[in-house]
Amino acid sequence: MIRGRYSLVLALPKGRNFEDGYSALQKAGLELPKVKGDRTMIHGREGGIAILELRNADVPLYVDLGIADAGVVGKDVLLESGRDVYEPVDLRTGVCRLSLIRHPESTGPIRRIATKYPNFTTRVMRERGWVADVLELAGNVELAAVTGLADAVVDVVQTGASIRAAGLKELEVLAHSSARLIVNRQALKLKSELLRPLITKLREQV
Ligand SMILES: Nc1ncnc2c1ncn2[C@@H]1O[C@H](COP(=O)(O)OP(=O)(O)OP(=O)(O)O)[C@@H](O)[C@H]1O
Ligand SMILES: O=P(O)(O)OC[C@H]1O[C@H](OP(=O)(O)OP(=O)(O)O)[C@H](O)[C@@H]1O
Repeated sequence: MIRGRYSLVLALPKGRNFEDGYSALQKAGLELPKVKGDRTMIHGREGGIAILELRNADVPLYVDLGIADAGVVGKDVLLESGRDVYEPVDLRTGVCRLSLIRHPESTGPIRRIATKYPNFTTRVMRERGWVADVLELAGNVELAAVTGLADAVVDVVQTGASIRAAGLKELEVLAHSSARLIVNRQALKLKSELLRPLITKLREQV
């Protein structure tokens, strides 16, 4: 149990959003612990700020359940998680979009969609009244459209280089994404003297 042992617990995702998230929080005045590239799971000394380094998809859960007081995560991951966390700052880094993508030769009805974002995709389809099976993949999603595993895929696009390289076409942008600061609603009240100024500073910075 880590409750009560740190002044603030932050959830940061490994990978793309880590560095930008870490520097934004540091620039906003937080005294962040150094994150060593070893097997340490909780970075930081007791009484100070702790950083939990997590897989992207796990960040909303840790914040929603209050194990972490706040965190940084992409809007795409938040949309998929469906977690009800307070999302006060758009950090404007990690900008990308979630798009519907097809092979140009695949022209029939879309009956199967492959994606790493099954909840988001199912929700969009329901809103539009489309009927299709959603296949959840763990990665390399473009391959599903190239091989014919699915009639279309929903995937992250930034420059478009990956879909161009795979010979695919971006049919439609379904959602825009960027990194967000997320905050546990109870922590916002209990640690308002730390979290309110953090939110204000981060808003000024972007
Ligand atoms: N090409 C990209 N350009 C910019 N941002 C991106 C790009 N791809 C993904 N992102 C954003 O960065 C986040 C993290 O992506 P990253 O590739 O580091 O993680 P991942 O490998 O998908 O997740 P994990 O390994 O934690 O399961 C995504 O959720 C999205 O918000
Ligand atoms: O439009 P682009 O600029 O090409 O970016 C989009 C690509 O970036 C991400 O993949 P990543 O590089 O993280 O590899 P991954 O498939 O291992 O997630 C994403 O899954 C796309 O494939």
